[in-house]
Amino acid sequence: MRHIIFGESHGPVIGVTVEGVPAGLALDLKKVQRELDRRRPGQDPTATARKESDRVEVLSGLFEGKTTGTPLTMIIRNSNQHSGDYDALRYTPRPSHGDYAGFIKSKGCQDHRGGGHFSGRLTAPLVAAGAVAKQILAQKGVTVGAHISSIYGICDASLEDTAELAAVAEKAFPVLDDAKGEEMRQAILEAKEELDSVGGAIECAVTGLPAGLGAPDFGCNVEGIFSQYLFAVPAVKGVDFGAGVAFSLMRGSEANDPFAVEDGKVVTKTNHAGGVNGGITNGMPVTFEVTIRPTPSIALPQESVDLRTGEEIEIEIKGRHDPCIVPRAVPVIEAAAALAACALLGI
Ligand SMILES: Cc1cc2nc3c(=O)[nH]c(=O)nc-3n(C[C@H](O)[C@H](O)[C@H](O)COP(=O)(O)O)c2cc1C
Ligand SMILES: C=C(O[C@@H]1CC(C(=O)O)=C[C@@H](OP(=O)(O)O)[C@H]1O)C(=O)O
Repeated sequence: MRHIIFGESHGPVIGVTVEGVPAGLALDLKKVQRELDRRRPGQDPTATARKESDRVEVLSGLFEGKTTGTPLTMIIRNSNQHSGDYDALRYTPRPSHGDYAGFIKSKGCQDHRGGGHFSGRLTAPLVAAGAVAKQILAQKGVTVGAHISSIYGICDASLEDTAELAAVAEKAFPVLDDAKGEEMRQAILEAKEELDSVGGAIECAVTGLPAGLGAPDFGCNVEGIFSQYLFAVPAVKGVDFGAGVAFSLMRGSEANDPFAVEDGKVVTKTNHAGGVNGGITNGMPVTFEVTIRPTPSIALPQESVDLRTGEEIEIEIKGRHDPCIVPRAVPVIEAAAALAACALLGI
């Protein structure tokens, strides 16, 4: 499948066209909507106050409840734009958002309102596409789940069993340990109070992928394929598989995953490799952690440049922003992973 995301945060609609969806899938739109509801803005003081209903509408590729195999287009209408918040920022880019890079790339013709096509809002259609991918994967016994693994240094409980992630998906604040989740929420609210933002990390697991998918080579390896989808999510600044950066502190005797046989199947007793050896799946869950940067739009004064005059100036960003992106990004990371898993399966 290939997908193309279109629209701008303050334009009339945002949406996605997914090409190559297998024909005959009885698409459950309630499940698509449920995924969108998990990501929807305006639901908690730890998130942006922009209120959107994020109702999915299918324009093509679905007939009598089943996919036709032709391009599937889904849209979401924008309704709660405060475009005036961005007037003063048109020629004075926000540090670390896509404003300056987008200005250059679009030759000054970009839609600057709300970050335009660079807005985190464009992850809503990604979630819709991912929800379709999840339904295809479910038929093959493949599941995708994630949780907030840390926010500003406050860590969730470690994931012992990937089956725990199904319950996490039902939570408003998707952590394994709710007490830790409350500490994280307080850290977000504290940063918000101080006109600042915080980042963190999300751990994701894809279970049920058979051993033998992928290849060691450029363009075909499992880590590379997942990373390409994950780095397309705005604010993702790192992806590491299995034990990831912790490998640098281990000896081989600790890092290696011993083989064993369970119910006649070769498994590993630990999964430090994150389900991938030699760029190929080994049949264990593919696990990875994604690092999410602190939200670039903070209310504290910041240094910028007036692109018309070349003068250095101080800016103050108005408007409604996520003081932390991590909680709302959990279903987004799952969606990106589901699309990557489909690519790996040749769907
Ligand atoms: C779900 C989600 C919500 C986001 N919310 C905001 C926000 O409210 N304010 C903001 O400045 N950036 C937000 N971002 C991040 C920006 O979109 C992102 O940092 C920007 O496009 C630049 O991309 P980069 O960080 O990958 O370089 C959000 C991202 C996601 C995934
Ligand atoms: C609307 C969403 O998030 C937006 C992501 C975002 C950004 O710069 O990425 C900036 C804000 O946009 P606005 O200023 O229009 O409120 C967030 O609210 C959403 O995720 O649905």
